[in-house]
Amino acid sequence: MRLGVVVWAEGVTVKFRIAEDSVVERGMLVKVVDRGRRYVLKVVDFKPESLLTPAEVAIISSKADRGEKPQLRDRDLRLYDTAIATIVAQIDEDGEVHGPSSVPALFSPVEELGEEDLKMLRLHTGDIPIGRVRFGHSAVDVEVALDGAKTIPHHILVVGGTGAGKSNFGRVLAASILHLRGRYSLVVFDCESEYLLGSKPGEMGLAHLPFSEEYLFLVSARVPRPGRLRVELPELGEERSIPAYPLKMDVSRLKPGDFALTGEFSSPQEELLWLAYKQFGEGWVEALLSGDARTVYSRLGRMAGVNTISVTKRKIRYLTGDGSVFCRDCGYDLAAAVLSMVLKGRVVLIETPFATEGEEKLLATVVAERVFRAYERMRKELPEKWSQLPPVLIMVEEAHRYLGSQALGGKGEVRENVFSIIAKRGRKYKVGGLYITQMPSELMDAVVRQALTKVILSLPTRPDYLAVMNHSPYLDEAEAEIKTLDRGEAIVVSPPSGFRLAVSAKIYQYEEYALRLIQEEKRLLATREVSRTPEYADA
Ligand SMILES: Nc1ncnc2c1ncn2[C@@H]1O[C@H](COP(=O)(O)OP(=O)(O)OP(=O)(O)O)[C@@H](O)[C@H]1O
Repeated sequence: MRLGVVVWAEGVTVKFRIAEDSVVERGMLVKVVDRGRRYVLKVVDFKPESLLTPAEVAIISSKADRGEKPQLRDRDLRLYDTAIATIVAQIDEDGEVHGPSSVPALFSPVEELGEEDLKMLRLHTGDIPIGRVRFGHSAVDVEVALDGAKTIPHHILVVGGTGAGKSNFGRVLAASILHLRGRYSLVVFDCESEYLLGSKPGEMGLAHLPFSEEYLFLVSARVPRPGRLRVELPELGEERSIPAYPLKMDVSRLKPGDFALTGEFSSPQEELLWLAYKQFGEGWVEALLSGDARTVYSRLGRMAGVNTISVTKRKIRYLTGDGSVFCRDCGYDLAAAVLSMVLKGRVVLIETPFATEGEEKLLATVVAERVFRAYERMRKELPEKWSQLPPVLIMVEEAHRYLGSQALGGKGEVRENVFSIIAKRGRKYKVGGLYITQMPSELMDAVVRQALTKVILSLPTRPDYLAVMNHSPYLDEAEAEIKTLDRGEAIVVSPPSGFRLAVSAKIYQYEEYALRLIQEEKRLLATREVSRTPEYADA
């Protein structure tokens, strides 16, 4: 369908006159065919063109204000709407897609982009579906899918204000990864307990997906010992049995590095941790916590200051909490259990609804550290084996708490933590971060830059979306669109997935997506059953 005609083209910007009765929306992709080339344009803004005099505007608007129908001679010559669009791709006659190297001629017709044209942009060819292409506020029937192998090591940043759809996105991504049955691993820290079964009755979670019995691994206080958790799913009239491990980690399994990589400790405090470890061995945390600072001071042979000891004790107590997660003599090591599952390509869900902020921080650090170190060591020592490992994505919610300049030591000494290390070096080892935040302006610039895939959900605050726009390709003209995003709508930038434009997407609504996957899996199982019946098996 014809939408208009090009009236100006300069650089990568094209202005076109919108045809009478056509509906053109911001974010919409359109095409211009000229001399055998197809130009794909993304509409970024609108501008009325008017040759009316100020006096005419005053007279006509006054009449319109009184409810009279304005009469305007030669209207279509003197007043019309134009759309401003950016050329996002050029498709040559042989079907090759590349960045624009020319502009369409003036007065070329602008047309709707068909599904076939849209497919040539290869937004659907990745293996991790997240939603559909969106024109304005309506989704079209072309999927947006990330390329996991290339995207995961280059980190993913998800930004959005309250209620924009961050958790929904997280669940959709987790479901897509689960559905790939072992191709990638994902570690999710779920402090709201909303991933397993949804956050309220009627919602769905990862447990609803049939493959969860094999590919999901739950770490939760819901189970007292390693085994399986039976969950009832009234929405489906089914039940599942999910592999599970208790939310428990024996403090004797913790090393000084686990604490140091929380970024909470100064250099003298970190030295004290190592000193205590050397002196007391496995019981070092206990030894530091029990007894007052003066007693520890003499037990350590006066090798650390009393003040340093008291502050360090306070920080360790804050991180280890009351013992319900970091227990004494319980023998559990959830970090080792998580690592063994990550190496097998599982989605690991760690539920921490009752953990304190300190416990959450230490837990996330210990798990991320074990995974990162294992991948790093394997690449250095057993590169063959490393190349077989699934790329792993570690989700960090409230990422500004770990990767904000404040968290990393403010303006003074930069105190690295495990997540800043993964942000800088994870790519080499196939360890990526999935950073989710409402406040990207608080993140270190390097983190925003290094996350090559960005999912921008509705984000009302200007400093926040400018922080993302300033460090991403294809977003120069996106401000107007970001301001109009509704819940669940996103702009996706992912050069590792081969996207050459900022893609306007509607993220799948989790329950709808889960039902689709459940149906697909049922069909798959049915086909397998059929092929197992004797007459087919013999064939
Ligand atoms: N893609 C989507 N399609 C339809 N509805 C959605 C979509 N994403 C989110 N929603 C709905 O919007 C509401 C808020 O979503 P969600 O909890 O994911 O937002 P959030 O950004 O994580 O919020 P908060 O910042 O409060 O944690 C939910 O009711 C959810 O069902």
